[in-house]
Amino acid sequence: HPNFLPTSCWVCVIAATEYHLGLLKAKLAKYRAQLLEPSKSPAAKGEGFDVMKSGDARVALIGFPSVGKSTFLSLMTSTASEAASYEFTTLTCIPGVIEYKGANIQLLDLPGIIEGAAQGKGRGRQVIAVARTADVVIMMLDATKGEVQRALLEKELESVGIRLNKSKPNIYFKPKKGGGISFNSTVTLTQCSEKLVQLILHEYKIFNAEVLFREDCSPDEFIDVIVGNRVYMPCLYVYNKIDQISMEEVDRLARRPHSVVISCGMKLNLDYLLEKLWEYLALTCIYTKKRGQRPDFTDAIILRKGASVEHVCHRIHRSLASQFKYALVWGTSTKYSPQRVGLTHMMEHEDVIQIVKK
Ligand SMILES: Nc1nc2c(ncn2[C@@H]2O[C@H](COP(=O)(O)OP(=O)(O)OP(=O)(O)O)[C@@H](O)[C@H]2O)c(=O)[nH]1
Ligand SMILES: [K+]
Ligand SMILES: [Mg+2]
Repeated sequence: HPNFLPTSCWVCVIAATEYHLGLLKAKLAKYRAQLLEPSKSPAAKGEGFDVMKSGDARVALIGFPSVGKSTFLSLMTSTASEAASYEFTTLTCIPGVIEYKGANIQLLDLPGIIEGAAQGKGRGRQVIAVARTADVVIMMLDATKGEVQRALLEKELESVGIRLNKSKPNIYFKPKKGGGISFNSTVTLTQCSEKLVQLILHEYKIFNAEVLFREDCSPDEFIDVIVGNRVYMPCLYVYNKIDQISMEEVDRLARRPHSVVISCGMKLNLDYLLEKLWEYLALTCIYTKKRGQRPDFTDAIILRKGASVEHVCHRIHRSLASQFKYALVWGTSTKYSPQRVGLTHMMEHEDVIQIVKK
């Protein structure tokens, strides 16, 4: 409504409420960030929590106490982690390794966390700090306990800036020295408007910036972009102990998005979980080939997404990049097969590479 008279028009009342909520959320996010910033206790670090990153990827096991995290680690890796029927059996971070399709996946068993973890309840803060460093989170849930645990844990992780199974909002945002706020969008926006964006920015004391929405984002998503330091992480919800529930219930849980049902006790569906985990890790496997020979498909080089030819070189030999002349690549990353490429060429899953030295 052009005149924006809240009391006389329903559209305006709703719009005003929307603005109010948007502002309120911006404020809340700001206070929460202030609250979480200083790590209060000096004991927040250490105590077995800073485990070295190793292998090709890292997976963190997050869940309430006694859902079966340690049982799972002991089953999937050659590391034994104590499991027992009482809560908080595990008190530190216990690393193990899953070997799968030629990759070494570091699996971290962690203490159980409960509501209020983000505020430092139990070892919540340390556990969440480790979760932030993972490539994928496995949220382990007790299939007999209902959905409350899942929602509570999601809330805990959300509150510290971890975004599960979401991609970074497609918003271009650049603070400027002057010139006010320039706002544009390439799509129709149903949740944000120029006015709301301006109000939110003012709340963060930003008066000069360039904003371009390339996606129909919510005020929360816009706030995430302003605040930055969010981590966007794939998460698998793993319902354990399905040996304790009905077939109907198993069926219902298995159909939930991003969910896998298992029983560590009866070793049920663990292969499928590994397959899913591999999919969520989305690692890039590269095969090497020597001149005049067939590619070696038995020994893949495993890299994270977004790896370049230079990354491949470093993996083969430390000094290879400095002797590099060019590479021939076959696969989906090139227009022709083979294509001659340089060090900055981005590799894709299952590409074959032949490196030519100077
Ligand atoms: N019925 C059933 N029990 C299981 C299953 N998996 C684990 N348990 C039992 O659940 C209890 C807790 O297992 P843990 O592995 O210690 O659980 P945790 O999540 O590591 O617990 P904390 O370290 O205390 O947070 C143990 O008594 C396990 O034997 C399962 O698939 N089915
Ligand atoms: K336990
Ligand atoms: Mg445990």
